[in-house]
Amino acid sequence: MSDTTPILALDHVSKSFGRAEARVHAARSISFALHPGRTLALVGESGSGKTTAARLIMREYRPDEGRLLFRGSPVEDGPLGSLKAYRRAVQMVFQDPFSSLNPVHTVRYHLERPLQLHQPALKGAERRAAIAEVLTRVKLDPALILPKYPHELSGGQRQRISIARALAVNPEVIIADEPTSMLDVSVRLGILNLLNDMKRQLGLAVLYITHDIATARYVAEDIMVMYAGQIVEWGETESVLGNPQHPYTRLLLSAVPDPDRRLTETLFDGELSRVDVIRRQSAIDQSEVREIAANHFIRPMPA
Ligand SMILES: Nc1ncnc2c1ncn2[C@@H]1O[C@H](COP(=O)(O)OP(=O)(O)OP(=O)(O)O)[C@@H](O)[C@H]1O
Repeated sequence: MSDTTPILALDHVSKSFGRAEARVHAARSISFALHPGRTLALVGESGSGKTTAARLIMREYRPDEGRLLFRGSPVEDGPLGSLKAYRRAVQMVFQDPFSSLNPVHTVRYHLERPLQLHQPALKGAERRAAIAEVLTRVKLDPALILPKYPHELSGGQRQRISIARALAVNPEVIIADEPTSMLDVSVRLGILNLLNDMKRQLGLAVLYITHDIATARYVAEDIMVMYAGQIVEWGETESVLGNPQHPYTRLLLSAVPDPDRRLTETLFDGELSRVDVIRRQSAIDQSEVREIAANHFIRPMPA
């Protein structure tokens, strides 16, 4: 793991939904930290609590227990201005680029809006220059793309716009929740490469949420495995995947037919379609998973 100061950290955060017997513990005392210039992959099967973790970070949910720390200080405790700074610094890229863009607005509107909100001092010409720069970063031609509506774009272009929108306000942290799972296999690698470039060029801290160990390995220096609301294993990606300690991690890896195959091969022959991922997960014997989780210790997280 990195020894730089974390930008953002969850400190023993818990969140549950429902009451009594219907209570679901979506996050149980989870702790992790995001560092500049590094991607942390959060991997787990459907329902393990990954999106809940993202929503806690985006402050859509308040933790029942635990703290969200931004540059070492609790987010809730700061003055209003620091909350505004947090909202600018932490941006999200969603799974479905179509529903995250408003169909009645052009690309220009989608990129101008966050700048008007977060950088109101920018004059018209400066704003236009900032938008052109961010579109160039995501490898789209500003003149061609700005007047278009979401339905006039391909899935890959829409996801590039979502990334450009997140980048427009100069964020420090990107939360990417399954950003390629709804895209055609032929454009997934381009989006993953873009995330990698942004991380390196802009020193972003990235939380990459996925079902899929192969893409996690491609983008993330560090990995955490989540099961039933708990983080059961974490560490540097190569060491965790090369020598998984927790039985649940081993089970997840065993559900990938050949984890050593090159990512580009699996992406381009369509092996990583969402349907396949779900089929592989359902091939894991859930009663075995539950027994393993009940009978094995949960690895402690770093302080
Ligand atoms: N708003 C909510 N109200 C009630 N239960 C919820 C809510 N959000 C999540 N849950 C429950 O919490 C658990 C974790 O859900 P979460 O969406 O975080 O999982 P996930 O790992 O992101 O799954 P997926 O990959 O399918 O999106 C699930 O059992 C889910 O049903």
